[in-house]
Amino acid sequence: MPFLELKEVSFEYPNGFKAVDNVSLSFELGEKAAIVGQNGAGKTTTVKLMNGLLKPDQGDVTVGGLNTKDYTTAQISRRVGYVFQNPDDQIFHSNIINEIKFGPKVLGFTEEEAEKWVNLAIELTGLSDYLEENPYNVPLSYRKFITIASVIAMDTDVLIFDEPTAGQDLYGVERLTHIINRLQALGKTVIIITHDMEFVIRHFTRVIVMANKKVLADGNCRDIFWDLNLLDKSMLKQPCISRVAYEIGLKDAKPLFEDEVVSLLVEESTK
Ligand SMILES: Nc1ncnc2c1ncn2[C@@H]1O[C@H](COP(=O)(O)OP(=O)(O)OP(=O)(O)O)[C@@H](O)[C@H]1O
Repeated sequence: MPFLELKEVSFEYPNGFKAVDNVSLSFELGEKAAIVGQNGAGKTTTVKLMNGLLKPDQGDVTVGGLNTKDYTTAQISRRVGYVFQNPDDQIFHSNIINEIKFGPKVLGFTEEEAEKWVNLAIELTGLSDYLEENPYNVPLSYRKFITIASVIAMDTDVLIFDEPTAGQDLYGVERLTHIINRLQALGKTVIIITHDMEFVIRHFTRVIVMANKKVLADGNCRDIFWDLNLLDKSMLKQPCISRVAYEIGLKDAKPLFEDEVVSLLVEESTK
């Protein structure tokens, strides 16, 4: 049985708008996946269903064997942590350290456990020099790391990051990559929602494509970014280098990176 499972899940907002229609997905512990798709495809609604912030109207969501319908959002969020797209929707303390310590405190961690996870969260997010600052005195890109740290400190089995690379410079993106890989190495499941296809291609193998409230594809990055029909339907772009490869007839190897195209060209020239 997968650790996190959505089985034929549908959800309608109170105004009657259906945002998720018959979605089935499953995730094992220790895997990472990226959810991509156009604005309004239903990505954020889907992940809010995963951590119990929303409950399905149809179908079931189970986390570690618990059906989210039978538990409170607080109970489910002990297992699935969600980092909001906009950090300002999440932060409510007047200094950074209290924001990070809040989760373990509410969850009733022992002092030792709390210290372990808070310290790891600070180390991974690089916030040690700013702990006494008011979160609103640091730039938005740092505030995103504050919200990531708050969720890391809760030691959940699953961590979901909504648009984590938005507003980050190269250094921030590298830090984020390190965080995701470290969390995965700790046996956690990491799911991101992103519009940053370069980031997906470089760091994820499993990609889930959503469009118009549904999952259109769930598979290998290389296959997905070479399925032109799927990309068209979901209004996603093929990476620039793949488009060049396509135009010059190097599509069979499905290249996604510059060095792959260079190798293919060298191979061609020596034939
Ligand atoms: N509280 C709400 N009430 C009514 N409709 C909503 C609500 N929240 C979201 N929606 C609608 O549900 C649809 C799916 O929204 P959702 O945020 O899940 O999409 P998304 O794929 O995450 O988009 P984005 O990439 O823009 O964040 C959108 O059309 C949105 O306007």
